[in-house]
Parts: sequence; C-alpha cells; structure tokens
Amino acid sequence: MTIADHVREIESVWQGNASMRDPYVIQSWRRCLDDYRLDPAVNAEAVILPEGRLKEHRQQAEGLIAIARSGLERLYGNVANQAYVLLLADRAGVTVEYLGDPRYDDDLRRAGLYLGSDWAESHAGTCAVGACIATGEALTIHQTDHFDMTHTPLSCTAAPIYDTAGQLSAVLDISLLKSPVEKTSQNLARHLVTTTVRRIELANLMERTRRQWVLRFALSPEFLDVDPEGGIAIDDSGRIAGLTHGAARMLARAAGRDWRRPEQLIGQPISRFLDLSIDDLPALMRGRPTHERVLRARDGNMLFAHAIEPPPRPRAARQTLPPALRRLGGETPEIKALQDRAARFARTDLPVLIHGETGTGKEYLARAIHEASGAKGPFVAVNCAAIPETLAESELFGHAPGAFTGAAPRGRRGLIEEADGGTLFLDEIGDMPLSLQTRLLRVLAERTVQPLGAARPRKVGFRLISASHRDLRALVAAGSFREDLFYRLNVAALSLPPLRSRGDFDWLLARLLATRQREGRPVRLAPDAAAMLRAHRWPGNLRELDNVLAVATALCEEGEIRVADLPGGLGPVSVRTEDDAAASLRAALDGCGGNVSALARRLGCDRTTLHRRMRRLGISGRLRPQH
Ligand SMILES: Nc1ncnc2c1ncn2[C@@H]1O[C@H](COP(=O)(O)OP(=O)(O)OP(=O)(O)O)[C@@H](O)[C@H]1O
Repeated sequence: MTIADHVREIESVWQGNASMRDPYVIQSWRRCLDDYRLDPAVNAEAVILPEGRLKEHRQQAEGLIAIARSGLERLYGNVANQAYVLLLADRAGVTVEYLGDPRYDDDLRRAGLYLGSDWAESHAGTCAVGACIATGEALTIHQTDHFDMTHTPLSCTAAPIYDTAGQLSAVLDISLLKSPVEKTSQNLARHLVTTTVRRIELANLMERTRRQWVLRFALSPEFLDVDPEGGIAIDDSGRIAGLTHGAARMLARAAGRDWRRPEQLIGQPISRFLDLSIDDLPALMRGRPTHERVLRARDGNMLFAHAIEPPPRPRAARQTLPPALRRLGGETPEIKALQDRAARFARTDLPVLIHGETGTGKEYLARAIHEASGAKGPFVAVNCAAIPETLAESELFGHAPGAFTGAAPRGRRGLIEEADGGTLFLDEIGDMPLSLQTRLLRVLAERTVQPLGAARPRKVGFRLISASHRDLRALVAAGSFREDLFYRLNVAALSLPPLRSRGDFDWLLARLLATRQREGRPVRLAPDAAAMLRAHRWPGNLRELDNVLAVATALCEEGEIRVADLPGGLGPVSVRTEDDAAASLRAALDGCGGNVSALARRLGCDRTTLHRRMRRLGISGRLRPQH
C-alpha cells in the first residue's frame, strides 16, 4: 500500500464510510485526527526518552517490573526464535522493560521497539500500546492499522495490566518487525500476551494482599489449580479488597455492573456477587477435591474456586521467638530488635560479642542464645577477669598427666574442651592476658585445643560467645587487645542497654520480684517503693536491682516491700555502690547467724546462687555476726 492509498483510506473512514478494519482501529484513527490533530501523511519518528526521564519512569514502575519479569522472561523464551520483541510499557505508554534480540538492535530502535520508546497515541498515532491504553482491552494493531507509514511494517499485539484496585497500570506488548500479511496470524500472540498478563496480575494480587484471603477461580475444575482465570482478595469483613482484571469482569457480569468502574466492585461485600460469605472460605481450601469446590455467582453461573488463607499476623512472629529469648525483656522496640537479632544469631554458629555495662545481663543473654540454638553440649562460662593468670592456661586448655608440679595425676580437661558441642562463654574477654589471647586465637583458627604437656592437639567444636563491659576497640588501640582476635570475636555484635535507659523497667522489676518469696508467699511492692526503684540510676544494673530486691525481701514485713526496707541512699541523685548491697546482705546474713543455708531459705533462692552473689560482693560464707 502506498502512502497516498493509506491516507485516502483514513480520510474515507473519517468521513463515515464503511471499512473492514476492526472498530478499535477506526476509533483510534478518529482520535488521532480529531483529538490529537495528527496528519497520516506526515511520518512521526519513534520517540525514545533520554536516560534521565526513562529512569524516572522505571523507578515508578519498579514494583510492577519486578513482579512482571518472570512472566516476561517465560513468554520471551517461548517466542524468541520467532523474532518477536516484548515491551512492558507504563500507563503513560513509555517502555520500561524490553526483551528483544540484540542482533536487530538498530532496526528495533529505529522502529521504536526499544527501552524508553514512548508509545502514547497522542504523538505515535494508532499503535498497539496507545490503543490498548485508550480502550483498556487487548488488541492487535497490524501493519497498515498504524496511523502513519513509520510503523506500517510492524505488527503489534498488546494487553492491559490492571492493578489490584482495577486501574490500568501497564501494557504488555509483543511485536514483530516483519509479519505475514494476514492479521489472524497474530491471534496466537494475543492469546500468549493475555495469558501472561493474567499470571502477572495474579502474582501481583498475591504479593500486594498478603494479609487477606485470596479466592482464585476458574470455569473448569481442571484449570483451577494450574491456571486460574482470576483472583479476588477478601478482607476480614468479607469485602472485596483487590482483584485481577479477569475477576473484575466476572464479578461485574454476575451483578450486572460495569467493570470499567472499579468503585462498584472494590469495598463491596463479596456476597453481592457470589453465593459466598467469609465463613465459607475455609471449606474452599485445597484439600477438598477440585470439582467439589463449586460456587454460584449471582447471575446463576457456576465456577470453581480455591481459597488461600492469609498467613498469621506479624504479632505471631514474636510468639515464634524461642522462649529463652522471650524472657529477655518486655515489649519495647529496642528489646524486640535485640531479641530478633539474637534469635537470628542463635540459628547460626557465628561468634557473638555482647557489650554492656556490668550487670546488664550479658551472661543471661549468652545462656538464652545457647538455649535457643538447641546445642546438645553444655554452656561453659569462664570469667576471664576472675581466673588468676597463672592458672588460666591450664583452666582453659587443660593439661596432660604430670604436666607440671601440682598437676592432676590423671590430667584435666580444660574448659574449652568441656564446651565441645555446646557454647563457650568468655566473660570479660577484655581482661584476658595477651599470652592467652594468642592461644585462644589459635584454637579459634584451627578448631583444635592442645592441653599443656599433651603430645597432640584435640579437635573441638563449640560456639563462642564473648562479652565485655569495656570498649574492645579502645583496648585494641591501646595495644592491650589483639586486633586479629577482636575481628574474630566481633562477627555478630549485640549490645545490652543499661537498666536506667530501659523502657521495660517495670516488666523487669515484676519479673525479678516474681522470683522472690517470703515465707513461701509472693512478695508485693508498695507503690512509693516502686517509684523509688524507678527513679534510681542503677550503676550496677540488673544485678544491683536483683540484690536490692533480695535484701528488701529479707527485711520486709507482711510480704510487702516498703520504702523503709530499701537501702538508704536509693534515689535519683544517689549513685548506689555494690558496697551498699554488700552491707545489706551482710546484715541479712547476720540475722541468720551467718548460716548461708538459712539465709538462702529465707530469701527463697538456692544456696549456690547466694554463694555466687556473696562472692561477687566480697562476703565470706563463714562470716560471723559482727558486733
Ligand atoms: N532479662 C533478665 N531477666 C531477669 N533477670 C535477669 C535478666 N538479665 C539478667 N538478669 C539477672 O541479672 C543479674 C545479672 O546478670 P548477668 O550476670 O547476666 O549480667 P552480666 O552483664 O553478665 O554481669 P557482669 O558484667 O558482672 O558479668 C543476674 O542475676 C541475672 O539473673
């Protein structure tokens, strides 16, 4: 066809003469002439947007491109060797994603079948993307259907992609540079794009309505599970929260409404369209044979449906925290973040480094991680600051029989070996002497331990958790901590906040108080005493609070801790020292005639705990009442 013939045909159609062209082609020609004032005799060059503007369009369509990509790639895989090009255009008509054969790059670019090409009907004239945006329907613009001669060699088929609110959001186009003369040759292409779009819309619906029920449907049971015709998201109250285009058409038909007016569908009760309520959805889940999952639409048509339950709400995620980690604190964002991080580390065997002031619960957290990890072996805690340097080596690494004077005759397994299969917790790691740091580094690098005097190293496997109240980076800078060891320990870092800044103070207070008993009964806290505890600065953190409660429990009467039972000087301006706690405990011990077991019974804790606390506070168990 010559330009003159083409122009003459368009003019004839415009004058209202009969035509063999599809109605949507004629309507587009009219828009081009009447609305856009285009001239079919003037060839409009393909417009390719400059990179900056293309980037803006791509950024806006990012989510859609990500969802559409696998559908596009699969479709392209099916048609690539037949010289088809795939374009994904946004609702403005700009090509934001493109799959084509690089061998024809120049021709494709010239024809506008390229990334960044702008197919808006207002300047490109009649074209598949533009006409699809204007009509909202899948269609083929074949060769001389195009408005001017620039694009007449092309055959382009496009289908609209609707978002879950029923608005046209993009167009998928499949084009050929050269095609057979017959337009019907593109019927298969039309089937392929509409099928791909249906899948893209379903994927988009599933992605965007994760918290709702999704009902997928098909007209025949065989296709329900493999290739449903559409999907509807339904909220808790049984209203339509989102849908695919196939669903919009089906629902509109069922209730005699217009699918082009999504506000007549979105937000409406599903029961207006289908013989269905929210309570019927569980019965439509997979598990029942497909042919039994039948629904009746309000227009009397039957369809087969498959309901997909929403996943549990995010709150449930907290429920899945291992119990040991749940016990770490109350529900504040800071503690929740700490628990989530610790839970993730617990699932790995990464070395963990915990930082926190003294008494903030570093060992408690380390034990919780050990418990949450499900490790079979033991939790072995070593306080690097407490072992005398001379003993540290044999304590940690063990020794062979007779390795040195005073060595155990049958030798001794070191603490590192004891932790085999479990967790080694090195508390106050910053206080470890440099010589031991070097040996520890070797254990970590080689995963073996060599006891003193032993001929051969032994294999060990454990998770390492270390802790310090000191700034290890500063120690590295000062030369008292090995830098290479620091990097090996500081793989997964956790930081415990000081008690004075914890938003869950009351939760912790209640928790610690719940472990106390007086004469077999729970202990209460008078409101003014609680206020005093809240106002204190707690330099000794949780340990200090625990000690204060222990002593106050011992001193209180009628099971209620009052202000008078709290150590003097407790309050916002005072800085309570461990000496105060020691003095209170000493007083309580005196009250039991220096008998640790008796005091432990009175305090409602076991003897080991009390001994540990006394050791920490520098109190000897053989202490006699002081007069
Ligand atoms: N989340 C918690 N809930 C209840 N009690 C806790 C919690 N965290 C710590 N504690 C208690 O607080 C006290 C101090 O905890 P822990 O010994 O773990 O602190 P730490 O930081 O390791 O101390 P240090 O720096 O002296 O080694 C312990 O009695 C512990 O049982």
